[in-house]
Amino acid sequence: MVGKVDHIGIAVKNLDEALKFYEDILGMKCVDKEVVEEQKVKVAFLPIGDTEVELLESTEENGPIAKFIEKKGEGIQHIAYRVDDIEKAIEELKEKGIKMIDEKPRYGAGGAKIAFLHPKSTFGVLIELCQRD
Ligand SMILES: C[C@@H](C(=O)O)C(=O)SCCNC(=O)CCNC(=O)[C@H](O)C(C)(C)COP(=O)(O)OP(=O)(O)OC[C@H]1O[C@@H](n2cnc3c(N)ncnc32)[C@H](O)[C@@H]1OP(=O)(O)O
Ligand SMILES: [Co+2]
Repeated sequence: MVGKVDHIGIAVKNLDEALKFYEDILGMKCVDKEVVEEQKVKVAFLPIGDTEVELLESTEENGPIAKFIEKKGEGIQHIAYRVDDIEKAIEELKEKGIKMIDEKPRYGAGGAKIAFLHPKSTFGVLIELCQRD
């Protein structure tokens, strides 16, 4: 059902401060920055090998990233797997009794179609499905 790791989502308090570490110290390069209103986040993408790191800063106090940092601190918040047909993947997962946070695809950064699986159904990892055409 899933292919490669599309990206690894990392929650940070301050995107620009985090970017200094990833770019100036680790030598990675930010290729894209975007505000995704629906998710209440500002994101930056840094490709690494065949995948990418997605740094996420919350734009609102009640957003998922703000809540995550409040409860768990900064760190890995989700892992995103690439799928070819997200609607089909969602249907299959639902049929198999997996709890979906999103039962319909939502807008993801860069125009991707995304949907999250609930961590209670995935052995504790917030999983994002991601389709890019
Ligand atoms: C821009 C886009 C893109 O790539 O294009 C993105 O990535 S947007 C990325 C940001 N957007 C999202 O994350 C959207 C999907 N996320 C959500 O809907 C939410 O954050 C939930 C995952 C449902 C958690 O919601 P909330 O914090 O209100 O619930 P909660 O604290 O009661 O959490 C319920 C249980 O899930 C656990 N839990 C919460 N967040 C977790 C996470 N990131 N990874 C693993 N477990 C997690 C909690 O510890 C708790 O377990 P216990 O009950 O055992 O304590
Ligand atoms: Co993501």
